[in-house]
Order: sequence, then C-alpha cells, then structure tokens
Amino acid sequence: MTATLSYRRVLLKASGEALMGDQKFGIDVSVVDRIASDIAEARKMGVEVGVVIGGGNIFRGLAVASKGGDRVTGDHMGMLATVINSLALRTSLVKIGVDAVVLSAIAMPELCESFSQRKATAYMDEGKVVIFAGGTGNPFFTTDSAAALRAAEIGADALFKGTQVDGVYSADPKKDPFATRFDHISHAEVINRGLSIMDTAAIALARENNIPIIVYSIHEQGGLGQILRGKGRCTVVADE
Ligand SMILES: Nc1ncnc2c1ncn2[C@@H]1O[C@H](COP(=O)(O)OP(=O)(O)OP(=O)(O)O)[C@@H](O)[C@H]1O
Ligand SMILES: O=c1ccn([C@@H]2O[C@H](COP(=O)(O)O)[C@@H](O)[C@H]2O)c(=O)[nH]1
Repeated sequence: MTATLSYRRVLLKASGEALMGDQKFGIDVSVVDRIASDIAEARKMGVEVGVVIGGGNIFRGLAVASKGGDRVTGDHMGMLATVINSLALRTSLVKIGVDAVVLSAIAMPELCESFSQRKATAYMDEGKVVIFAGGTGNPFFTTDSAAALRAAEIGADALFKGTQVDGVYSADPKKDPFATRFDHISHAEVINRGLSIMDTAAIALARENNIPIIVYSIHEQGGLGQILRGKGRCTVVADE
C-alpha cells in the first residue's frame, strides 16, 4: 500500500531512555522490536525513514561532568551508547525483513559504515531504513540536535520525536500535574517559552530549515503509523 500522505521522507528521533522498558538500565529487546515494527509499518505505507536513537538508556556525558569528570570523554561515551542502540535496532529491523543500514558519525568500520550525506540519501532512495549512529560526532551536542541535523541533510519532510510523553506541554508533565498539552505550537514559541522538550539548538535548526517537529509517545504501539495517517495524539511544532 502506498501512502497518500504529506510525508514522503521522515526522520524519527527515538528515545534512548524508552529502550530500557521496565529495566533500570540498558536495552529491553521487546521494546526495540516494537519500535522496529512501527518503522516497518511506516515503510509499508511507502514512507522513507531515517532514524536517530538517543543514548539515555546507557550513558549521558553530563553524568560524568556532574561528578567532576571530563565532559568531552563523557560525551564520547554517550555517543558510543547511541551506536549500541543503533546496532540493536538494525538487528530488530532485519529480523522482520526490513532492509536497514547503520551509518556512524564516528568511524568504526568493523561495526558499521561511516556517515556521509550522499551515502545516506542514496540508501534512502533505495528504500533502506538508515539509522544514524554516533550523534553529530561532536561533544556538547545531543541526539536531538543530531536528529535535526540529519533531517535537514536528508531533506526530511518532518522530524518525529518519539519520546516518553505524548506531546509538548506548558511545563514538564512529569513534574507539573497541571501542565496542558499543545496540539500545535510554533518553533519560536517553544524556544521563547523555554519548553524543554528538545534542546534549543535542535529546534532552531529545524526552524531554519522549515522542518516541522511532531512530538508523540513512542510507547504507543502503532503510534507512528497513526500520525502518518493524520490521526493519533501528538503536538505539531511548526510555524504557520
Ligand atoms: N514542556 C515540556 N513538554 C513535554 N515534555 C517536557 C517538557 N519539558 C520537559 N519535558 C520532558 O522532556 C522529556 C523528553 O526529553 P528527552 O529528549 O531528554 O528524552 P528522550 O526522548 O527520552 O531522549 P533520550 O533519547 O535522550 O533518552 C520528556 O520525558 C518530558 O518529561
Ligand atoms: O551529537 C552528540 C550526541 C550525543 N552526545 C552524547 O551522547 C549522549 C546520549 O545522547 P542523548 O541525546 O542524551 O540521548 C549525550 O548525553 C551526550 O553525552 C554527544 O556528545 N554529541
């Protein structure tokens, strides 16, 4: 079935933290398998999919810095965590017959190919799911920024942020029970109101490149497909 959708090519930013499932750390393979099946559904709809996965289920550089350690080394460790998650997702995708490739911003040729924009777009044109590992390849960034960067590089129609919550709220809904959800909000408003659903660099990059951000819960099975069909619960971050 080919989709009659407004999205031809999307970049999915999948939460690293979500991969833990009910565990306190690491990867719950059943969660990775479920995310893979959501991506497979999007592919069946004819949508080209690039993926950036976070590393929060394994390591964040700030954890080192907050204990007085070296931030840059901590960030390198965080980027390696995203490679581990990317390899896990590729395994789950291949298991269900979805052609997928990992391109890393940090060269590790024994494990996966290195990223280049030309290679990424060529693979996507062929219908492969491209998983972008290693973040931006630079410390002091996050995988949200990597997602906005890769979305711009591959000419994505939208950046889907599959996260722990079902949209952008007036405050962090995990901390403020009175926070209210937006159906629609502009990039500028997210930045100006200091809503920390994504880091400011990521939102600014998406804004400059006219890329809408769709924030939805990655825990909702079939959530990606629903939103691609114009249904489902989410917040659309876009300028009018
Ligand atoms: N205004 C807001 N609206 C929605 N969520 C918010 C807001 N402010 C803070 N948050 C929090 O932001 C979190 C998502 O941010 P973050 O990118 O760190 O998580 P993630 O998607 O799990 O990423 P990672 O891949 O790094 O694990 C949500 O779980 C939510 O608690
Ligand atoms: O471009 C990047 C991307 C990520 N990092 C480091 O990796 C961890 C994990 O990424 P999350 O976005 O937090 O899930 C991040 O905390 C950074 O330490 C990076 O340095 N550069």
